[in-house]
Amino acid sequence: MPFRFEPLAIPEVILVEAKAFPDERGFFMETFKRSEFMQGGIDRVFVQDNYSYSRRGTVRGLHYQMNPAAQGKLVACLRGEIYDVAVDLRKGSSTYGRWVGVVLSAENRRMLWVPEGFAHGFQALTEGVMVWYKVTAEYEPATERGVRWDDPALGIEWPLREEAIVSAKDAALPSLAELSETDNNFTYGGRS
Ligand SMILES: Cc1cn([C@H]2C[C@H](O)[C@@H](COP(=O)(O)OP(=O)(O)O[C@H]3O[C@H](C)C(=O)[C@H](O)[C@H]3O)O2)c(=O)[nH]c1=O
Repeated sequence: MPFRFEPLAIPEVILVEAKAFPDERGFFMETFKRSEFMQGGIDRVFVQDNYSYSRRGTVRGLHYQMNPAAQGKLVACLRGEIYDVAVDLRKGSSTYGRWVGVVLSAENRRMLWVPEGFAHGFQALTEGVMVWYKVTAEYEPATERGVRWDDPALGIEWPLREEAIVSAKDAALPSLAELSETDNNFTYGGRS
């Protein structure tokens, strides 16, 4: 089994580890295989890949696209280290408003599956972080929404909080409590 799938404290968010094949040249690893991911509970087709580069301290997020353009994301850190966070926004979920965070790095080669219905964000913990992630729906800016990275109601424990570099857009995002009906159409068990 070249992949290991580990549900986190919010079980729909899954840590994915892929088997590496090291040799004298370096290593090779598969990072996605539809048949294996289906067996691991991630029955999704990806339609877009994203790549971002971030200075140490950068926080990107917390972002999501609303239905019908909601995105599931398979996130990998190819250079450096990030603290990757998913927040449950599904109304009616027993874990609504709760978050999970994991360290993804070029060294640990871990990936994180963030399903539709969750906001996603990360903080770069080293200089020059390269993040590559696959998404299950194409970019639809009209459906893009977000929640403040530092919303006290979420209480996300960002490792480099004092050194956060945040875009003006992200700094102006609403808190979870301020999300209106038009900002969040995710429901638990609904089409996510
Ligand atoms: C997301 C996206 C953005 N863009 C354009 C729009 C802006 O002109 C520029 C930067 O976008 P933004 O500031 O939203 O980039 P991030 O802050 O890295 O956004 C991402 O941050 C967190 C980590 C996420 O999970 C989302 O994938 C995404 O929202 O790229 C595109 O052309 N296509 C896209 O799919």
